[in-house]
Amino acid sequence: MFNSISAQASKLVSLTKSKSVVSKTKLLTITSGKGGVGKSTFTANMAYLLARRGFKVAVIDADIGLANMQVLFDIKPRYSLFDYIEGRNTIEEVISPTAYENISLIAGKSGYQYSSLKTSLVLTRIVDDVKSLNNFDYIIIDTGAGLNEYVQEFLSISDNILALTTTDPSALTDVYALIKMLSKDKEKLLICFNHTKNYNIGETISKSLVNLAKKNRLNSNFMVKYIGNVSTSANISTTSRLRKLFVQEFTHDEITLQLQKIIDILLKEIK
Ligand SMILES: Nc1ncnc2c1ncn2[C@@H]1O[C@H](COP(=O)(O)OP(=O)(O)OP(=O)(O)O)[C@@H](O)[C@H]1O
Repeated sequence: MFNSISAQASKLVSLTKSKSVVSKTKLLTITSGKGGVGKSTFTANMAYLLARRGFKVAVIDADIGLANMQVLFDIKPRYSLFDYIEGRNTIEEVISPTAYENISLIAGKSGYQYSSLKTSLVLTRIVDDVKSLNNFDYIIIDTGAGLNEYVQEFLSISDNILALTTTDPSALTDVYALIKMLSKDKEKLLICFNHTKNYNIGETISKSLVNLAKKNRLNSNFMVKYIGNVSTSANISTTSRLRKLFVQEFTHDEITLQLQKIIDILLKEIK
């Protein structure tokens, strides 16, 4: 089994090397250091708001081994990302439509063991292939938590990286580790706070992170840009439990307006 996966991986890697993709599709990678900060919920709701603005969005659930995007979109996809990786299905086949207009999902698979593909560029290849279809305005990648090699591979191919964090000290420590890593070869990190009690706290903490980076003499050309804050709301988890999207159910809620503001900034920032 692993041998055949490796063979498939090598084939994909060699294809990757020979390909240069020209596409209208822009890539946004959403990451967090710590798990459970609300990344998947945020991604699904952002995808919905972008789609409502007329953009065609493909969401890739890259939370290896812990796929929950299909639950948020309330679909049972026939195929997952791994059916493509393992060569059983084409890229078109693993892109599942959702009940939401303009949103497609490349689903993950819970419990998937990914160790045999560790050092390959298979993930890069998947993104390139979705771009090549030229069907989407945006690909949004929901990475898993942490900074493992899969997350690093997605970060390495994206110039638009958004870190979602809470104000929890361990989440902030992880975000700082991300800043340190990205400052070596990226230009910018967008940062957004979730689950906050005080709407202004995100901006204040972002400034502290930037000051810490200066103090530690991280690359001065690297920019950390604060793009907004999403407050805590009990209705977010309630709607997720009901497998509905908050922003669709609560169109005029303060949280939806906060997310709309974030989209306004994102659209200007994404290259
Ligand atoms: N702003 C918010 N206010 C209240 N609850 C929230 C908020 N954002 C997310 N949640 C809830 O927090 C929980 C974790 O969210 P989610 O699963 O999206 O996190 P995650 O970062 O993707 O987790 P993982 O790292 O495990 O994939 C869910 O119950 C979700 O409904």
